[in-house]
Amino acid sequence: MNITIVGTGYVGLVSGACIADLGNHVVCLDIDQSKIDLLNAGGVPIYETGLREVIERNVDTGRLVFTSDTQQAIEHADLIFIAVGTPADEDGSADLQYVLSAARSIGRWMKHFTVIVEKSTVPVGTCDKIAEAVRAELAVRFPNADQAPGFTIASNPEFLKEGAAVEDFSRPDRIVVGISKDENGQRALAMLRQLYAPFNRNHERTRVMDVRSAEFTKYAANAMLATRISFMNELANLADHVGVDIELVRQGIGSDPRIGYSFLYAGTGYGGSCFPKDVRALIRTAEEHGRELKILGAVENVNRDQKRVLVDRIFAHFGSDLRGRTIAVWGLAFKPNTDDMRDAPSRVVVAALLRAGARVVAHDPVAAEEARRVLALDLHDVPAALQQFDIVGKPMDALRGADALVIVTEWKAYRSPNWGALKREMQQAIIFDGRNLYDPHLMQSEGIAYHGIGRAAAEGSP
Ligand SMILES: NC(=O)c1ccc[n+]([C@@H]2O[C@H](COP(=O)([O-])OP(=O)(O)OC[C@H]3O[C@@H](n4cnc5c(N)ncnc54)[C@H](O)[C@@H]3O)[C@@H](O)[C@H]2O)c1
Ligand SMILES: O=c1ccn([C@@H]2O[C@H](COP(=O)(O)OP(=O)(O)O[C@H]3O[C@H](CO)[C@@H](O)[C@H](O)[C@H]3O)[C@@H](O)[C@H]2O)c(=O)[nH]1
Repeated sequence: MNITIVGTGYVGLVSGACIADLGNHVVCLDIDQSKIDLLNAGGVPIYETGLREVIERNVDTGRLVFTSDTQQAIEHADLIFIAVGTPADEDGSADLQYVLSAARSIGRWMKHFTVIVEKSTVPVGTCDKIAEAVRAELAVRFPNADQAPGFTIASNPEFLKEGAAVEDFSRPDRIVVGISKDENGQRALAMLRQLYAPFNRNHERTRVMDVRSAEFTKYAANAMLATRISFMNELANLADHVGVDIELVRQGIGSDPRIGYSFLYAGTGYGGSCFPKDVRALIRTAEEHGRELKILGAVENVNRDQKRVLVDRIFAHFGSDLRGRTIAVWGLAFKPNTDDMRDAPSRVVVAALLRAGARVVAHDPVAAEEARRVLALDLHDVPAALQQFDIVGKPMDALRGADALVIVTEWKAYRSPNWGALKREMQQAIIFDGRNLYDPHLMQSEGIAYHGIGRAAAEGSP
């Protein structure tokens, strides 16, 4: 099939590469010329496990090309996926400017019947707005509407996780397709079924529904996962006061198949490009309809406070004036196996430590460059603080002379450090563990003061 993906970011690039890998001819379109140049020079703009290999083998066969030529990209395709960003607007609603601009481009250049597949996460009703935008452009080109090429819009939200994006896209647990019941809709459904057939060999994973329900399903999924995390974080904070180890509680409830083990890890709060903005956008959708989503309001508030929990503990230990202190930070990306710093909890933690006068020496396996960029923006009002911020190439190098180690992202490289070396490097062996990476009993036997999230009952003091 001839396919164009509009937007070559985390979703667009992964989708494009994986769809080409199924044997289709894919054009990845982006308005960011530097991104396209980098891809055409053999580079990969994001860090994502296994992505480079998929891109390389499909570029080599000529099935995957990258361009900023909108006309060429739109004319190429029978199926056009929209995978541009939908960041939060000032009021929390999803900013649809990129989606609607992509829609207008499609209307401006499409030549024959086209299926427009909306993959970006968008509020209920957006596919109708896309249709209006396409129709408006077609009306300019074809004053006689009968001569305009036909089109239909399918909602096909994406559920991949960063860090496991290639795997998630290639082995989806469900493929949600929202489609209209009319003839064009059914034609589009047949094309999407053909496209995704390789993913359905073992059993049918496609859930077909109406467009609005599909749009909503994406928000419901992210809101549910975010709720589980905030729920556990709230319980973890209580656990510290009542002598309970939240990790034992997680295992105790997770064994109930109605609950399950996933997404119950207490920590420094959820971040990334999706949960924060999608929870906010759903709250906003409700407000626009005169409704209040009380649970999600609480989910968001708990998460905002949770990002401060490590900082509050550090202040409780050292006082809120950290001048003269050196704090090591392991992990800056919002989660392991990605270089994405969007809404990363580390931004709150590092900025607060620097504002309190600390010297911060951080390590991250892949996000260092991006972290430097975003923290410079976050701390634009106190540029002097940035002079106290270093990012080093090895985890152990961050510990030299440190008064404390703070763990914000649970990269594998931090799982089992050499404890002897850690104690030798640090001024004081104190760990504030925002991801509950270590066994508090082991920390006790190693003589390391340890503060996890909701693990006070297991912590003791060395
Ligand atoms: N990142 C994820 O893990 C993930 C997972 C599932 C769904 N989503 C959703 O998918 C969408 C895309 O997210 P992302 O993280 O890939 O975004 P991103 O910011 O990484 O990439 C978006 C790309 O679209 C390009 N773009 C913007 N307007 C364009 C236009 N008119 N024509 C061509 N290109 C254009 C931008 O230059 C950018 O490269 C969002 O709605 C997001 O909520 C993201
Ligand atoms: O038990 C947990 C699980 C996750 N997190 C945090 O939650 C955030 C999001 O993690 P994750 O969901 O793994 O990453 P994303 O790449 O943001 O993926 C989410 O957002 C995507 C974009 O919408 C969806 O496609 C995915 O299905 C959904 O998992 C991260 O900060 C994690 O540290 C926790 O704190 N505790």
